[in-house]
Amino acid sequence: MFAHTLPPSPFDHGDEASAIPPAAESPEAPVILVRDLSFSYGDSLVLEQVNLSVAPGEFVGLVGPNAGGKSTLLKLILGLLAPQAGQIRVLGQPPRLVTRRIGYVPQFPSFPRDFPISVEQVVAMGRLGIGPMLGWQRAADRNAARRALEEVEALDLARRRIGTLSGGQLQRVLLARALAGEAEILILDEPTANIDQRVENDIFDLLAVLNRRLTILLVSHDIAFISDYVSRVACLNRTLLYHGTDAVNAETIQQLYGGHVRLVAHRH
Ligand SMILES: Nc1ncnc2c1ncn2[C@@H]1O[C@H](COP(=O)(O)OP(=O)(O)OP(=O)(O)O)[C@@H](O)[C@H]1O
Repeated sequence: MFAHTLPPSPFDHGDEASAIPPAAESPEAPVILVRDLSFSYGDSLVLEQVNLSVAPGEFVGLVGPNAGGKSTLLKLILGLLAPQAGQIRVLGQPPRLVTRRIGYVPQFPSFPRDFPISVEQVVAMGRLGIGPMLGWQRAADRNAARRALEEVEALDLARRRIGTLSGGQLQRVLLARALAGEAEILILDEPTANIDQRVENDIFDLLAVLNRRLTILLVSHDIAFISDYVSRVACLNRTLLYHGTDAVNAETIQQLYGGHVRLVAHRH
């Protein structure tokens, strides 16, 4: 695959020499493996000794207080940042070698909303770097974009200008962009932060369907809501405080948020 031919990055030296063997991919091997990971911005330690393993087919919800390091952990798993200590493997490889196989839905769209571009073109951006660079609007890319839009039930939006979409429609389109490549994993950062609850339910119903073929790691601020959908919740506040398979309990919340948040029953 194209991505495997990239030259080594200067960031990868520590990681390449890691203790984790270059795992042969087996159906049971962890899709995401984070081991003893620490990360600082300058003097500010944001992640400390984080360990996390995500198995194929899981839907893991990552929750935690503001500034707890959730987005930073995602960026490390995506290969956008390099670990200063510890290791990360995605599909058995250092993250930068498998970027094509990770679909990412960022917290905020990474393009201006008034950019004069159609939905179909935005989704086709998810194909950039795939295959020979013969122009970014090849028929194969257009077809993949349309298939992805169909999968998120948004094909009717294909010709709309991106700036005319509602928050929920935009999230579907960003999801389609993440799917348009060769995604085997979906990583989402607060995908429903700015949309109303009915639409939020629709997006999560869609994620539940996508989870039949994709492993999902999703950051959320709303433990109660996501606990109806995810197979597991991981709580991050600089270090991972909890990553069990049981329901999150009041003690976990107390530990995580210092008692400022209650776990409440969530009604749809
Ligand atoms: N590029 C950066 N340079 C310096 N500090 C940063 C940078 N990005 C994030 N930080 C800091 O790192 C800490 C963790 O930020 P991060 O965005 O990972 O947390 P988060 O859990 O995603 O927060 P939120 O829930 O508010 O989005 C914060 O204190 C933040 O200010």
